Amino acid sequence: MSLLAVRDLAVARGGLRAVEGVSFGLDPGRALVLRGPNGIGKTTLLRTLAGLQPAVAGRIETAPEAIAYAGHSDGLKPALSVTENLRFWAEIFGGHDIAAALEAMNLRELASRPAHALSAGQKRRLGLARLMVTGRPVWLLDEPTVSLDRDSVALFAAMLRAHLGRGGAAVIATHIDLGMPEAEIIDLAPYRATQTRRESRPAGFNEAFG
Ligand SMILES: Nc1ncnc2c1ncn2[C@@H]1O[C@H](COP(=O)(O)OP(=O)(O)OP(=O)(O)O)[C@@H](O)[C@H]1O
Repeated sequence: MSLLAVRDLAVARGGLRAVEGVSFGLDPGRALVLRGPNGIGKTTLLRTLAGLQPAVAGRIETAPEAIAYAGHSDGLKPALSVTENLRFWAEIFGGHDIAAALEAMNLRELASRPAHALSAGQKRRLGLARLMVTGRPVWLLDEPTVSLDRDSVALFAAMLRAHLGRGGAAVIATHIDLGMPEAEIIDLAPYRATQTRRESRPAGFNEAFG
């Protein structure tokens, strides 16, 4: 059974359709890489899948509380240490062990450092380690390797493979090769919306991006 199924989906940003007619299914153990030129709508599609904004057409089927989203901002609490950040998220998502997450992204030596005193790549490693403590099966990742050095990209790829090996799944927007030939690739360019009409926004919808 698919962990995530998308049927004929259309998404919009700034009131304009970005892509439309997107369909795919994501089974346990599978990774899907979103490709396409800047501005095609990869971030918008991921945010829609994450439930952060409504779809303008089509259907998204997934189990409640299946999704963990890692966007451009790492969502860290700057005054809390690396360990405290992970504990905070573990508590929110139901108490998953943080030791494996510290290990996976090589954060042990930084465990007591406040998040505000981490470098950009270290912050990104912590933001990615957070995914592990959510215990959620579907990871939605927007440019996860930004700021990561080569070793950290390899750590991230290993963490992702382990997640898939446990029956998880992932949708990843990335311009780089993650060295995962087993991942399926969808190029969004052919799905660029042809209609340029302005989509109405639901009442109370906040266009601000996090
Ligand atoms: N703040 C904004 N208000 C209105 N439209 C925006 C805003 N930010 C981006 N857009 C437009 O929304 C469309 C989709 O952008 P999106 O960020 O989803 O693309 P992307 O494929 O993730 O791009 P990139 O590869 O550059 O990260 C683009 O045409 C973009 O110009």
